[in-house]
Amino acid sequence: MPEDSEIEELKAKIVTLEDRNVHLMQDLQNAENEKRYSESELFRLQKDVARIRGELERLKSPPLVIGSLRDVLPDHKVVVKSSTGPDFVVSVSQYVDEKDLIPGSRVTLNKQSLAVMEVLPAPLDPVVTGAEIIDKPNITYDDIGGLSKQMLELREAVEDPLNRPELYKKVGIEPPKGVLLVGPPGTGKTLMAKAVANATKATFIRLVGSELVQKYIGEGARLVRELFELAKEKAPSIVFIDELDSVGAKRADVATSGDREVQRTLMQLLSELDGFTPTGDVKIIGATNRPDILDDALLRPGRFDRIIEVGLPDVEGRQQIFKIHLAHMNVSKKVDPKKLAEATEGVSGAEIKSICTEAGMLAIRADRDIVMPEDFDAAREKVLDTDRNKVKAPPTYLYG
Ligand SMILES: Nc1ncnc2c1ncn2[C@@H]1O[C@H](COP(=O)(O)OP(=O)(O)OP(=O)(O)O)[C@@H](O)[C@H]1O
Repeated sequence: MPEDSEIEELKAKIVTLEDRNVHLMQDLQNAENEKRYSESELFRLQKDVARIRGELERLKSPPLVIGSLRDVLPDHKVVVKSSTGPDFVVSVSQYVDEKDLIPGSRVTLNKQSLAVMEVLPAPLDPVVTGAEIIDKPNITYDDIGGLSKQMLELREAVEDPLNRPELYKKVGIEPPKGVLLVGPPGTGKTLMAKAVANATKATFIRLVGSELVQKYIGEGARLVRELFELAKEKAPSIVFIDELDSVGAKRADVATSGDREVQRTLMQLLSELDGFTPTGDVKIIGATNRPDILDDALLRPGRFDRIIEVGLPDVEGRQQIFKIHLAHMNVSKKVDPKKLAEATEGVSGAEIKSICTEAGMLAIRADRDIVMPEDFDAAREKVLDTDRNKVKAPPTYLYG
């Protein structure tokens, strides 16, 4: 039988060993955690190395040749034509999706093997992408009411350099490069640009600033470049940029990717403007109703350096605009353009056109084929009511 003291000693040893065991278990746990951390760190670093190697490879890789895809053959083979050489049958990189291989698409080719490395996005076709392109608009100066001073200025700046360049040559000055039409919506800015294109037998190309940056996200700059190329091809031409403020607003700190997109489009536009000679046969007309927010870079000499203000028509202007639109209508002799003009203070040309159309609709609704003065009264109320609460004749009860 062991003695009591021996038993006590053994018990104490057991306690010490158990204690040690707990510590060792803890150490083991820590070591395992550390191992796991090191493994994940290793994995991360390996990924970094692979990424950097890939980047290095890409930077060292020879330039790719651009070609066009002629035909798709079985076994991941295609017929391509490099931009300079003859047709080749080549392989396609495994990273290229077979369904992207459409004959006619642009592709990049490895310089040595001419293997297809990627399929490039199709170049934008401005006709398809929505720019308005008219070979020779049918709007003439007679279709514009009022604005005679503004038309004179526009003709001097755009028509004379195109139709009579010798005038500028003789005097020894350069015509303005870009003209900016400034004024509220619907006052005839587009109409003026179209009429000048008609008078100069020029192709009219219209881009809308907001569409460039909102509809063709990521493609604005490319679209600008392609449309200007088209303008050169189809010269003489007039490039009309509506809502210029959408691409040309003052540059704040460029924060969002949307801002950067606008910025890229603006930079492209500026470089296109700089690339033109003022005596050339491509003319640029911009339009905006927010000149106050335009970036100064756009207004520098050699860019939009001639500003023409196109305000709301005065009473005479309105009378002329009414006459222009009434000329196409079957109206009663009692309809007096002068009276209509007097009753439409503060109204734009576009609103006058709407009033005329609305009056015609009212006549049709009343089963008449002649438009009466009362149709115009009702049409005026309706158009002004829907447009905004503008210049409606004051309600009589206020004075009653
Ligand atoms: N001075 C005007 N003479 C005759 N019609 C006009 C006149 N101004 C506007 N209109 C009529 O209004 C329509 C719209 O005008 P237009 O598109 O030229 O305006 P805008 O100033 O370019 O407007 P926005 O700034 O909204 O583009 C024209 O097609 C025309 O029918």
